Amino acid sequence: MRHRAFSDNLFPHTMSVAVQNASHIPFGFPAQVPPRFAETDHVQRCLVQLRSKSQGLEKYIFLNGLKERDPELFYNILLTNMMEIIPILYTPTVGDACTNYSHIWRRPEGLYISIEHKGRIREVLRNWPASTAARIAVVTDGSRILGLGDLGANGLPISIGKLDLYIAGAGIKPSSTVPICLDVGTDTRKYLEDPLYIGVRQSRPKPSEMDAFMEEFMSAMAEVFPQLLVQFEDFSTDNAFKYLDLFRNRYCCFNDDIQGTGAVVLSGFINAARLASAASGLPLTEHRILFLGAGSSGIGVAKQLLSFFTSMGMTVEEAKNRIYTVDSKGLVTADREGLQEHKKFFARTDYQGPPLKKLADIVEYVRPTALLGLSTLRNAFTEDVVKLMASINKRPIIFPLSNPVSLSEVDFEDAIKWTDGSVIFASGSPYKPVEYKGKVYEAGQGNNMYQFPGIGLGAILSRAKHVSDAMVDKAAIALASSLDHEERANDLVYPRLHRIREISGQVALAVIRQAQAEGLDQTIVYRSLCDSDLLDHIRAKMWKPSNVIGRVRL
Ligand SMILES: NC(=O)C1=CN([C@@H]2O[C@H](COP(=O)(O)OP(=O)(O)OC[C@H]3O[C@@H](n4cnc5c(N)ncnc54)[C@H](OP(=O)(O)O)[C@@H]3O)[C@@H](O)[C@H]2O)C=CC1
Ligand SMILES: CC(=O)C(=O)O
Ligand SMILES: [Mg+2]
Repeated sequence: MRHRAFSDNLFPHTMSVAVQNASHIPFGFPAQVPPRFAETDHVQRCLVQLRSKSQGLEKYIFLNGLKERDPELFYNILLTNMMEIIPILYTPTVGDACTNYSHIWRRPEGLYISIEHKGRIREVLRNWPASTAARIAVVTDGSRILGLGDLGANGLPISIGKLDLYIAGAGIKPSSTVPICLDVGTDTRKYLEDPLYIGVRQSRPKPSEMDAFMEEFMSAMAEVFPQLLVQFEDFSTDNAFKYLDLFRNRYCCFNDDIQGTGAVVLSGFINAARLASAASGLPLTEHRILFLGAGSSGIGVAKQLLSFFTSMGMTVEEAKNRIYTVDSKGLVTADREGLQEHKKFFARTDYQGPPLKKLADIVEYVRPTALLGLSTLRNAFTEDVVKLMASINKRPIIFPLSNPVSLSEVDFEDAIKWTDGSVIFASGSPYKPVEYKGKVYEAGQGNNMYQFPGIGLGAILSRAKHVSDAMVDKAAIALASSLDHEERANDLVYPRLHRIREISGQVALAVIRQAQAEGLDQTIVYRSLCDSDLLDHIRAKMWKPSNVIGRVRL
């Protein structure tokens, strides 16, 4: 009965078996590959097919089909062509896949837990095959997908994309990943009115109903998936903070937008500050950091910076004093009426004038050394703002971190031009290199994809009971320290993407060591290993697709 009722939730995105699609072949007749197929390069063929598509969304659909037909070939191609493929499976193209998901949907590829399942969530989860193998779930409720707003049940591709990065970037075994979208409704009228919309056709529940749903969901997850780490992804601000606080000490979980982003931006900031200091002599602790955006990611990053500054010997007050936040109403000040809870800690108490609303005026007042954008506001870092930053700083740190690229606060080429090449730049979504006055500049990608795979791998291997703040702190420091000689010589603030597995290994090592220091680890045997042996062990644990060159699955 249970299986009949929920059988359409059963298909994991990574476990589809490649089956011959023999519409012209009589049933039961063994399909044949063409005679000389084995002499040709099938990987190359797939890449040619991929590259023949002009639109990102077509490429996404093609890769999705390839994953269904032959997962090993898909992951092989992903691992060997990360720079080309990650921007399709992840930001920016995954944003298009999400906004259009109801229209491009082809097959079940994740788990939908609907508000209509309330009271029987356990039963739905139990339908997932091999639940004891599950190690990592990325869970979204679709309420704030990238900077694209409330996409409801269309949010599933973000969970799938993040898990593909776990697989490619940290060697997590595909069969141990669980992409989940909580289908609790949407407040986006366009979707509610779309006849093809795949989610429940209702507005989002009131907070008390959502809280009860989340309680049941998390308790069912812990029961059905006894060894699972849960990554909360793209929940709207209030719920992102609320559910992290509510569950972090009860289950093994973390919030990627708050903690993963906090860690990745801290790491990039440490390396950027080193470059800025080489030009100006400014000590790390003298920076003034201005955030455009005071939501889950903005405040998450601010907290991570505060934690770092205090670890450098500053008091909490001194550290807080280096940080300024700006929201849609302007500079966030403590005297503002009705200020949301998550904004209070960093609200300024030292500004007494009339409300400061224009970013240029705020930059003039704060004179920041670093300007970070987590606002979803396209082109918010205007020419006058960027030029002002360059007039204040020899090497201004400017990180437009909003995703996808269509929401970036400033394009790379403009930032280079307006600062005459002095900018230290990292963006949430990738930018191509820019040539300016005969020199080629490379953009860093300040995206939590550099952290969550390693944090997850470390937590999974150590069988951590919880993900502590200190584990996230250590992950950020490990990433900051991971630049190699060539990357440093080229003034990069993040390592190159093709090294992501190596980086994730180092991040995982740092996470495991911190879990051990706090007694949160449950893989006691790791304690006796020295760092290099543990790193070798971590690398050996990474899943790799088999070599599929010249082979086809039937
Ligand atoms: N690079 C990375 O790794 C990551 C990037 N992000 C990106 O960051 C962006 C924000 O995410 P998140 O923090 O979760 O979103 P939120 O919705 O929680 O926060 C957005 C913030 O931006 C502010 N804002 C919106 N419009 C304006 C405006 N016109 N002027 C000034 N401030 C404005 C909002 O103000 P108010 O509070 O007044 O509404 C809010 O404080 C997204 O694009 C997301 O993709 C997120 C996580 C990771
Ligand atoms: C990168 C990411 O997590 C976001 O933009 O929400
Ligand atoms: Mg996110």
